Amino acid sequence: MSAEVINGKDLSYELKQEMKEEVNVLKHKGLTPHLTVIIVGDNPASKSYVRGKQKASDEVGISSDVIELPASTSEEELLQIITELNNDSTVHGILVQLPLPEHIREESVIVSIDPSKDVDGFHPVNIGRMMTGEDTFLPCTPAGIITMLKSKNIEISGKHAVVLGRSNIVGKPVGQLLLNENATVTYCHSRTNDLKAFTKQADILVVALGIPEMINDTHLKEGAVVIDVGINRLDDGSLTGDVDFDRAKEVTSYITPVPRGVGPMTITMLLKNTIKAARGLSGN
Ligand SMILES: NC(=O)C1=CN([C@@H]2O[C@H](COP(=O)(O)OP(=O)(O)OC[C@H]3O[C@@H](n4cnc5c(N)ncnc54)[C@H](OP(=O)(O)O)[C@@H]3O)[C@@H](O)[C@H]2O)C=CC1
Ligand SMILES: Nc1nc(=O)c2c([nH]1)NC[C@@H]1CN(c3ccc(C(=O)N[C@@H](CCC(=O)O)C(=O)O)cc3)C=[N+]21
Repeated sequence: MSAEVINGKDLSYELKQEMKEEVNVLKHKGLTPHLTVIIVGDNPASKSYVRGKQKASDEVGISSDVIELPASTSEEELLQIITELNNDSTVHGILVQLPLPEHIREESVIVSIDPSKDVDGFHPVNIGRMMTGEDTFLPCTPAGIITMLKSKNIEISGKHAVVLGRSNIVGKPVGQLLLNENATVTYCHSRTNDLKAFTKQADILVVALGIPEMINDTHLKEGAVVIDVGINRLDDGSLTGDVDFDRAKEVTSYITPVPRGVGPMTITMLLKNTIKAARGLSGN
């Protein structure tokens, strides 16, 4: 089988063209969507992602700013800044780049963000809404994955979707969104016995482990759809996914590459959420 590659960069480009027009309409009404990103400490990967988010915002006409805080910032100081942004009506979306330094509790920061400005979709209120299938900010990486599947008219309903990984930002919510689309969902994680017994059954396999090229053709059923979420920086500076692309593509029907796969879609969904936040959750 020769696989069709789902290029997230190309799909992002198309979606950004549409969003640019939506933003223009809002601007004519006197409303410029604004995203504020907070970054604590100087993790080079985080800085590079934040630059990517700013560049993409610029491309569609969303205004953005970045608040850079030293790694020594206390949790209290960070919460104070978030409170100010919650109260600032010119700020529509707030994103706190993860991971945070160890002395700051991620959960306290996430719950402090006004759910109506939570463009990451990480606030428990928005997670609850996602679970019940209400309209809300969907977490960006999972929403990007569903958008990629739909862009190729890949059937989700009735399919067996196997998710490798159960983090709060990727694994758990992508399984929930696949369930909302009527897939039968299995989660695997580090305590799963006999991983291959599950991956072999997958019609749709989402891999979010953080282990370079752990999954290959021997894990897959012929014709499977493989979504590689992993972003692993190798010693030579190159990026690779959690899937051995060259081997896997010999058996898959569709596969996403790394780079230019899920990563760009994550950013594009953030832009979508920011426009939604500017309009107000109920939409107008
Ligand atoms: N493309 C994008 O936009 C994004 C990419 N990423 C990338 O996706 C990957 C996953 O990210 P994230 O979810 O945050 O990572 P986490 O480290 O939070 O979660 C990894 C998951 O993989 C599971 N796992 C680890 N080792 C094994 C194993 N040997 N067998 C089975 N399961 C295992 C863990 O299980 P357990 O729960 O038991 O520990 C955990 O659930 C990373 O490479 C990250 O960089 C992340 C966010 C966005
Ligand atoms: N609050 C928060 N929200 C996030 O959404 C968030 C986060 N914290 N912390 C880190 C992860 C990771 N993440 C990525 C975004 C874009 C690419 C991306 O664009 N990747 C490009 C390559 C970029 C490069 O070359 O470095 C690609 O795959 O083609 C990757 C990863 C968002 N995350």
